[in-house]
Amino acid sequence: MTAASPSPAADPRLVRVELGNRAYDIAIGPGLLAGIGARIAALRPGARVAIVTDRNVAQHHLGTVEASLAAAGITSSAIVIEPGESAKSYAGLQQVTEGLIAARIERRDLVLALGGGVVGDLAGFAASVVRRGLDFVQAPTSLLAQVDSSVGGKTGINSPQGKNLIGAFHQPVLVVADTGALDTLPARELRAGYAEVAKYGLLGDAKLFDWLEGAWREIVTGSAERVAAVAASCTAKAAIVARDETETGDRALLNLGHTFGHALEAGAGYSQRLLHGEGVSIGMCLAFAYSARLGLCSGQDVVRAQRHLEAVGLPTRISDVPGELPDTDGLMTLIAQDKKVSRGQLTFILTRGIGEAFVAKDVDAASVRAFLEEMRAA
Ligand SMILES: NC(=O)c1ccc[n+]([C@@H]2O[C@H](COP(=O)([O-])OP(=O)(O)OC[C@H]3O[C@@H](n4cnc5c(N)ncnc54)[C@H](O)[C@@H]3O)[C@@H](O)[C@H]2O)c1
Ligand SMILES: O=C(O)C(=O)C[C@@H](O)[C@H](O)[C@H](O)COP(=O)(O)O
Ligand SMILES: [Zn+2]
Repeated sequence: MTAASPSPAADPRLVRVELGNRAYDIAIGPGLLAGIGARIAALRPGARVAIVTDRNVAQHHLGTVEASLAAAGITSSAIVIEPGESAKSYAGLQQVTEGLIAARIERRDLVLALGGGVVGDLAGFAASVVRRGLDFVQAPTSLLAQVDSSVGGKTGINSPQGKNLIGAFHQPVLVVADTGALDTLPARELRAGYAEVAKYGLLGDAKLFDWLEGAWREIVTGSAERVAAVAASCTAKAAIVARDETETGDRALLNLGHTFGHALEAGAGYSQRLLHGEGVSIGMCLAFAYSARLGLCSGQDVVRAQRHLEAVGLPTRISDVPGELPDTDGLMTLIAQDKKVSRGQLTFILTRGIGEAFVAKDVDAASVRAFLEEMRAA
């Protein structure tokens, strides 16, 4: 990875998501939002653009995007939602869908999701249903969105009964990841996004994980390593999505840490108490520890994964979540709603070590319950 680290250059890195006639590019590099208008004009001449963003992102980046669209001769309008996970709700969906309809966005126009994973998931889902399907562009502005949520077409909102339970697969037609936009992202959000970067190493690429152990500071503080980490993450995700777009098999590997993490997020009320990436960090540590419990993975790898995430400043234990959580049965009820459940049986992403995750079906719920009960006290 060290040799592959690029220096920030005017030319963006390009990663292609190979999905036949729905293939698209991910452009990665600093300063790309200033040129997004020209890219969209070239992709879809004559289209109008409805920008969906949140109040925080609007404050820092909406002006740049509006100016770029105007300079390219594109008419745009903006729908600004409240920041935070609670916007991925029925009410948030109503605000965006009604906003798109009121703006008379037509089928040949475009929705532009400018923001983190919340904006991307919500705007993408709204695009998938308004007028039975509008195309959309992802302009991810958080680290998490640049390395994960803007790619692969999972869109949706949360239910009180579980995370992302209402949604659709709807691929973007273009992703523009301006790594310079991350300079305005709060440090806690950067760290949370980093959990999904570490995920790619932990699930399938031990060499990437080795590199991350040395390079994480530069990735978090922002330098050439950051562009390299975004590109490596998108390359890893694009390959998995291309071979299993709708998660009938391998794509579930991207869910490492998420069965536990999503239950904790829902248990914390989708609030600032636990960000998605933080839940994933705790969930990945639990998935490694549970794998070791089953004799699948060495204790050394459990410690190595946990130490790395702790070094970055991420939570790694259930007890790191501030405030009350549901009891163990309550968490098991949330886990039972996981989308990977099949014929009532739990599916977990377990591991044989760093970079060796696999999909485990028919996991014994009683053993997970006993493990969780113990981990709550750890
Ligand atoms: N669809 C997928 O494949 C996928 C993958 C991973 C995560 N997700 C979802 O993504 C969501 C989490 O995304 P997130 O971590 O980006 O959270 P987020 O969208 O809430 O953004 C994090 C915070 O940072 C702010 N922000 C974003 N970009 C900023 C910038 N450049 N400058 C200043 N502030 C900025 C936002 O306003 C928000 O307050 C969760 O809902 C998760 O379920 C989806
Ligand atoms: O793209 C995927 O596939 C993922 O699982 C990526 C995850 O990081 C992401 O959080 C995703 O939204 C989780 O999907 P879900 O199907 O478990 O809701
Ligand atoms: Zn995730």
